[in-house]
Amino acid sequence: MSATFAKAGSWDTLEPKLSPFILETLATLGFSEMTPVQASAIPLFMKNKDVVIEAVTGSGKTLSFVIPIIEKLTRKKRLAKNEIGAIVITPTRELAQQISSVFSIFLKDPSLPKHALIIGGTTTLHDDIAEFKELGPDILIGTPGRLRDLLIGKGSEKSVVNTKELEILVLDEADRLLDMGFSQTLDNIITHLPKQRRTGLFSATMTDSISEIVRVGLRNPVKVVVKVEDIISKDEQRTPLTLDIGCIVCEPHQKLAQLIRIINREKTTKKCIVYYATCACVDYFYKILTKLSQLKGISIHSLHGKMDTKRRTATYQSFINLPTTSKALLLCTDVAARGLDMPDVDFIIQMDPPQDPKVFSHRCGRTARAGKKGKAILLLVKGREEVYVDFLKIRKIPVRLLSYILSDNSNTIVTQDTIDEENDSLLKQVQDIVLADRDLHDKVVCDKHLN
Ligand SMILES: Nc1ncnc2c1ncn2[C@@H]1O[C@H](COP(=O)(O)OP(=O)(O)OP(=O)(O)O)[C@@H](O)[C@H]1O
Repeated sequence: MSATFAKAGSWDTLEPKLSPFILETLATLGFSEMTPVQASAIPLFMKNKDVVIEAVTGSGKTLSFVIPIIEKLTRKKRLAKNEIGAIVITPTRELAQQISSVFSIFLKDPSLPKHALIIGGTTTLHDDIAEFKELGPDILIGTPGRLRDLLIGKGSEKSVVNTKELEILVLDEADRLLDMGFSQTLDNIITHLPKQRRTGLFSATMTDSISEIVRVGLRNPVKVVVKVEDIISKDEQRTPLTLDIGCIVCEPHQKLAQLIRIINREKTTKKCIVYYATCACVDYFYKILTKLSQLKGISIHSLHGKMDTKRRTATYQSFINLPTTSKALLLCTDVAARGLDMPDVDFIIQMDPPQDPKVFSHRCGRTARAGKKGKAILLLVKGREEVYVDFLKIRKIPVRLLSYILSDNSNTIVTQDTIDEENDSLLKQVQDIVLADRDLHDKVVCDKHLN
């Protein structure tokens, strides 16, 4: 995959200058230049401005706050063991884990600030407090509920965290945090923190819903919108230029056949993410797809919010750590739509349009990251296609309506008859799988894709 990342100057042009250990780490990562969002956000943060940053998926927002946090805390006097200097809040555990691993790359030397992951799930609040006391982290990265409990205390568990030296608060995927109903929890956290701090909100899709958090949590923020412009049409767009988005229109009962066709015909595809609307759909289709002869040899994984945390982490880790040579599918809900930076994902399939239109660009944005190429396909039910495509275009998301000749590397024209034949044989297999599995048989879910 070729990378055509927009570059915005070398790191050593930043003022104030970055510490040598940060520059060395960036060089080790092979990041010779900043991305536009990094070139805009880092100096603002370093000059003590509050920021609201909106930039397309995969444009490098994470380092736009990770670097200023590390830089600021390294320059500061050493914090006491119970004091913290920065907090990063994310809507999901996976995203918090990912951000924590980015901090780990920079903070290897024991003399540097320490960071801790506060996400609950596998640990109790009591465990987190004990770990905090032992490690004395300077940076906390976590999800809202457990972070609030650790910072403020809950029931008989009293907080041991001193926030008076806090320098930076970051809300990553800020609009999602609010959409998920964390507004009260965030208010509790914000009012508990010192006013003399810098706050940054980051997302690829800012909405009006963030205005309340801006009002209570930020002071004269600088808003930065990093735009992407198509070089040929000069049109502004809200998705990466390297992302090719298509849409296939079919009957509900043809969706499964379409999915198999896309997966099998896209010979170059390595890792593909398939989005479903509900956790039940993911479970159901995981059972079906893992047994279909057409997908033999493809490593299939599933991820959704109703899985227990251990399984969720294990699935996620095994998907991202797969060797680049394997072809793999991740079936998931929107729990994996935002922020996750999964290497080598080059194809996204959306079995249904998301309920929240903003999610569309986040789902697609799991591919075509950092200037690499990627494809995304949405399956739409006949009759709604034009409205939906117009709707995306209004939101500056360029979509092509694809015909059945879809991505056919062998250049064979796929006709309606071929589709019907493939579909019949598939449905027969699905019926057999369902009949042989009592569990599946009892669950008449997701049948809109099958009947
Ligand atoms: N300056 C750089 N040069 C090259 N690659 C970079 C640079 N900065 C970040 N990257 C890489 O780009 C990818 C996307 O970065 P990141 O995850 O921060 O995107 P994002 O803007 O937060 O996306 P999303 O909106 O989906 O959360 C990562 O793999 C990251 O390592």
